Amino acid sequence: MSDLQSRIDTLRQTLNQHSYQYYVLDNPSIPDADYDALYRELQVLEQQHPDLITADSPTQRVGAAPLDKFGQVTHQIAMLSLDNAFDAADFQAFYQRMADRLDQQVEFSFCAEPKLDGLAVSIRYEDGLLVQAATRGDGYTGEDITSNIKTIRAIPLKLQGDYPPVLEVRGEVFMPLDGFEKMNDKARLAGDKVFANPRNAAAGSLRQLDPRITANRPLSFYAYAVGAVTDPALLLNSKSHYARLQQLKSWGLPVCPEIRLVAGAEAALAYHADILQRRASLAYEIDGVVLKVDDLLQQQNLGFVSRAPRWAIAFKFPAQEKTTRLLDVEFQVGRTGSVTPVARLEPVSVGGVTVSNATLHNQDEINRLGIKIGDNVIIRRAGDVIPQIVAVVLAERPQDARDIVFPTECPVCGSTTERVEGEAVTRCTGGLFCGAQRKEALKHFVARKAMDIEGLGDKLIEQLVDEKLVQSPVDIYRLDMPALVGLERMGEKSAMKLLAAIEQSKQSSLPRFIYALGIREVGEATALNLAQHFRRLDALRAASLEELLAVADVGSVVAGQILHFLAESHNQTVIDGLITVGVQWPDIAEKAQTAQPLAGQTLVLTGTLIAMGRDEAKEKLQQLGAKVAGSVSAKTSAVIAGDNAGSKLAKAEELGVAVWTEQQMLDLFSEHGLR
Ligand SMILES: NC(=O)c1ccc[n+]([C@@H]2O[C@H](COP(=O)([O-])OP(=O)(O)OC[C@H]3O[C@@H](n4cnc5c(N)ncnc54)[C@H](O)[C@@H]3O)[C@@H](O)[C@H]2O)c1
Ligand SMILES: [Zn+2]
Repeated sequence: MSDLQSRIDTLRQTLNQHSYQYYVLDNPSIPDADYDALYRELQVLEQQHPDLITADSPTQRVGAAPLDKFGQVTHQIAMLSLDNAFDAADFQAFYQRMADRLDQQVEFSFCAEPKLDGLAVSIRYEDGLLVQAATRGDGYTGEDITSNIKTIRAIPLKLQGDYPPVLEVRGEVFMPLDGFEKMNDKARLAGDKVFANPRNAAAGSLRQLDPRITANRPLSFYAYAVGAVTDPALLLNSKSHYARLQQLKSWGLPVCPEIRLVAGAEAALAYHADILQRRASLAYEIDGVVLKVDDLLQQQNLGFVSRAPRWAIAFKFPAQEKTTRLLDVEFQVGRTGSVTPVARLEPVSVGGVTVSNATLHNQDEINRLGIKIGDNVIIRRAGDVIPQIVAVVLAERPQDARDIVFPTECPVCGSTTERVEGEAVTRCTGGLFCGAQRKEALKHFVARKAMDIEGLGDKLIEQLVDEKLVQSPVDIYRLDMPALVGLERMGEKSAMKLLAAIEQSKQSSLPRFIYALGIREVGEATALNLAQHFRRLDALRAASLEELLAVADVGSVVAGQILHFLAESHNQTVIDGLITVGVQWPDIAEKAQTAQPLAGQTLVLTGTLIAMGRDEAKEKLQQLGAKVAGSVSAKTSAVIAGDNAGSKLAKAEELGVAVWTEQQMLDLFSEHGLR
């Protein structure tokens, strides 16, 4: 066998294998761009040696035979594929071929349509009712997917208006991008199959034996052609493909709103450029535009080759999926301490942009992909979404591929990293100390419900950290006039005010202080419980797991976070530092623990309080054992109504819930030494 014949054989075999993966299993093993390149190579070889073309060559056929598990539908009119153009020259050649063939120098008008990336279906209406739907299959026989198609809301079960007795509509079933992302996110969490791209998701969702599965998938549909029709005269007297689509629309079928009628090659190229530029802002994925000669008579005269019409071309966009190699994995620490694996890739151009990094999300994603360093991977970059690794080409795994190992220490601050049971993320436990988390931790530290430093807003924190004036919360208490007035937009007066606020914040409370530390899982309520239980910070710092578990509302996750936090010596240094600079709080009286006159009661604060802010009132009510809720229900024990109380008060009266005045609340506080 000649080298040429053997290359052709190899190409056909490879292409058939990939087609099977793609069309039958909805699970491609290589990116479309790679497939297209092999296909192109075969096409060129066959063009140069037409004697070697065989009827079963992938270049002569459409799709793949239908799966046996579905009923079969014979298409009355074949459902063909489209020839491709990859650049303007390809398109010009297509244009010229048509002009030559028709031997006329007229300008062609095109119906210009986005090339939706989904799968083609044919839907048959009889007397206006949807009676059958099929996939393209091999172009002649498709799979019966009638029940599945009926679950797609965009597809009318009944036509409107003056429709013909029999009408076959052709169009694309696709999965809009937001639905696709949401579905994959959900699948990732549940450990279910994640689809590589919206096309596979659409095909995999539609080709289900159980239509209830299809019904739960976010599928949509646009019509773009007419198949068999009983009374073609009803399809307008017009001889325009574009006009036909308008007519389909009038019968209630959805047609893509981006479709335009354009005159001449130049306008067709401009349409391609325009849609390409807006590709990322469309709600669905497209892989090019389809340019169809609009005049139906010209279409008829041009006719078909074996697998595609001569009068249409798919002018493809740059591919959004490519193969490349995973060179290494680095770990980035986010503002909340999450440690994210970032893939370093051999740079590759995807959709016109060079991609050298992609996110790997977390350990679960790495397990799911079964990915190793050194692997050949398929990456996808669609729109503005960060590049993703969608699959590993296992067949090409090198001998020396290495496992990806999560660091046990934070790459930024060296603190231990930890993956909480049941959570996907691995986190740095450095908290206040970790440079990556510094700004967020400081914003939390100064917040109203924490140390409550007025005038120290997010912008100022960022400025202070960027200027290296503040690294840890302790540094806040070391700020002075010279440092502050040196800052942009900071006058002497506001600097003085800020210093006063910082000074004032030193008089804190133990619950606030514990909350301010920003221990994961320790919110306001938990901080309060901890403070009341241990009463002294030292006791909390020395607490064992058992002692922590004895605190109300503290389970093993929370206890674990507290122990982790306290086990880091630099967190201890921060706490000591804060005490050294003078942060303090009154002792929590023993009776606060015993005297809980409001235990078991749920209270709701409403209206404006005069004597104190709502947060302070809430904190005190909680100290007395109450739960403070945000809305009134039959379970509410009492509503405390300040000035101008509105709907909550009305609701309380309606439900017969007790109403207290602010003064009654203040009296209660005084009685228990809280004022
Ligand atoms: N990755 C792989 O392993 C693999 C294997 C086989 C095929 N493929 C890919 O499949 C494609 C070739 O397959 P093909 O023959 O199914 O079709 P095609 O995608 O090249 O073109 C025809 C199809 O385009 C679709 N289409 C979208 N919008 C349309 C519109 N407005 N008007 C008409 N048709 C529209 C229809 O589904 C139609 O069947 C290539 O892109 C190839 O890369 C990939
Ligand atoms: Zn860290």
